[in-house]
Amino acid sequence: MNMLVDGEWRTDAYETTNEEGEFERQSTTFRDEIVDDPDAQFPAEAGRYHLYVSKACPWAHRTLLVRALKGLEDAITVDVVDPYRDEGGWQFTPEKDGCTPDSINGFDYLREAYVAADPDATCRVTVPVLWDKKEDTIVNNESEEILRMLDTEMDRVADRDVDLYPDGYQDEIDEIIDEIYEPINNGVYRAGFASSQAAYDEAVEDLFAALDHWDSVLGDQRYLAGDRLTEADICMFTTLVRFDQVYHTHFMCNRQHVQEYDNLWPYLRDLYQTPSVAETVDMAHIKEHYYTTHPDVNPSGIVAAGPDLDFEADHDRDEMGGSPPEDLLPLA
Ligand SMILES: N[C@@H](CCC(=O)N[C@@H](CS)C(=O)NCC(=O)O)C(=O)O
Repeated sequence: MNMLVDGEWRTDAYETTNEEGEFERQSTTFRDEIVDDPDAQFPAEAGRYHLYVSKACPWAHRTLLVRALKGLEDAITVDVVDPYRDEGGWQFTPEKDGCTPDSINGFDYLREAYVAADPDATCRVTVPVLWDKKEDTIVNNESEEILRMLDTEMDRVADRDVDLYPDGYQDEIDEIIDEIYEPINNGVYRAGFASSQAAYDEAVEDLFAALDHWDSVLGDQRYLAGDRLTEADICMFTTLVRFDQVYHTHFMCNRQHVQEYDNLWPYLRDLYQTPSVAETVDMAHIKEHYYTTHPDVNPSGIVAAGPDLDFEADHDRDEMGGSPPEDLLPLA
């Protein structure tokens, strides 16, 4: 796979699986933080930060969701890369639907931003990237941390009063985010990129055991952490919304569709219908990216046609009690 080694782009630099055929996700490298303190290295300020995202990517999608839900659109700018990633890595192709130029640095490839931030960078070039327009550097490229920073540290500059990490729920939110990461969020990749039967079998077993578990939890409560929409739901949503159209077929997570689950499917529609969420979902980018970008998994690059899902269908989950944050509710 492609990555930067000492600031140079290499197309043969790392294997995605270990000797057992198990997918191994490399850890991210830029781990600084925005802090709501004027004396911090990266203080919370409207207009200072920028997100580089792919709308196909579930990790980047988390950051777009929290930006939209909190009303941070004016405070944080965004550029969108081409969903198709070739040997050059993520690229800016403004002529394509839903894509933008790099409006900050004018780069052609995202890897140039990584080298600008660290000329000796040795790392994968991933999205999302949180960029500081004042210091011309990368603050952070780990979605879970960016999500938390936007939610908590950037709260003061947000247009909406939406708290996705509320007091009294925080330990549980952290536990759920951890608990769903390996079997579900990363689990679909473990299944899809496995290069041995044993690694695939284990990933699929973990994945569906976890989905079965959360389906049952969601039979009794509206959201993962109870009666409030939280960061945990954001982390679950970006995997579930891609599941039936991509992971089920492309990554062979095909024991069951999400639409066959009694509670996960209405829960997914409930989240999708929460104000500001649907606008962040770009199914064309999602499908193009996965089916065309992994030649080892899908050599023909043919994009699978279905299934046709009605994310707008009624879900009745409002009858369970609990609700999205007040500031998100449409005015009566
Ligand atoms: N742990 C990172 C993972 C990000 C990640 O793996 N993004 C993928 C896209 S879905 C990527 O950019 N991959 C490019 C590569 O691995 O070269 C996060 O959560 O932000």
